[in-house]
Amino acid sequence: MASATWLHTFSLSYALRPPSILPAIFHRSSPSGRLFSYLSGSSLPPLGPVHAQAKRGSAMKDEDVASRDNLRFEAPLKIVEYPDPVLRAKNKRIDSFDDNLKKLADEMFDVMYKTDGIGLSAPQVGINVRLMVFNPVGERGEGEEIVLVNPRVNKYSKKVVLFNEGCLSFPGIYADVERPESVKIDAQDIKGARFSVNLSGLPARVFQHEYDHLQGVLFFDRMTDEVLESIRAELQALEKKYEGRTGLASPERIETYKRKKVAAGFGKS
Ligand SMILES: CSCC[C@H](NC=O)C(=O)N[C@@H](C)C(=O)N[C@@H](CO)C(=O)O
Ligand SMILES: [Fe+2]
Repeated sequence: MASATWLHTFSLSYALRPPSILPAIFHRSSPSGRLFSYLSGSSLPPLGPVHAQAKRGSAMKDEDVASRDNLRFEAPLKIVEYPDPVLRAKNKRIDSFDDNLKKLADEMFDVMYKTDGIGLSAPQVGINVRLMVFNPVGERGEGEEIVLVNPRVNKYSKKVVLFNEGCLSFPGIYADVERPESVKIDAQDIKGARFSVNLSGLPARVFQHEYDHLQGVLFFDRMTDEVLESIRAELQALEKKYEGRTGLASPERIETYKRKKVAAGFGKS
């Protein structure tokens, strides 16, 4: 995995590179070929209701930092499916940049590739910490493996684009989601080094999808009512599957789904 070295170089030099360089990385084949159709130039009106922005400048509390226990995992990791409450739980900041963290990121790449993913967040493998991995090419040994720890969004573009998104926690479900075309982010790499980077196109899409997971936001939270209706039966089937497997009532139901009032759209977070 080349992520740490790559990220460090990337963070220092990206601002000096022409903006086309990152998209060029992703003009390679993807497992489905679907990703070639990534739209980058929509002038569609804003569609989705949105919410859950991180609070900026709030004092950091001890309980917001992940403990050793919070970072404990067993390999191989398994993908957690909707409506498991772990997907809505608070994700803690990471302040131990040790071998365990590196192993966790490696295991996340393993399960991401095995399940045909292009990105994965820690809560999706049952670990409620602020860690994501992605490789928009989705093939081991191709593209770039990116690990982001404690990412924050500094700026969203005004321009938004639509994309038919899928989520590993909602197997087989795809639907249109509108998101800003580009984002400026601050994050730490696997060794804890801080950096800033601008992402656009597919990398920006995958980043935002995973960043939402770190905020407890799921892709259907950002769908229009019409789009949501088109996948309602599939969401209900997942809720039924969860109830059958756990013997518990589904912690959320699309039938009684209410968008959160804190909806704030994309903005500074
Ligand atoms: C477009 S952002 C999707 C990120 C997502 N990560 C975690 O849930 C993800 O990897 N979803 C997969 C279903 C996905 O998009 N896979 C690709 C490659 O197979 C696809 O085109 O379906
Ligand atoms: Fe997802």
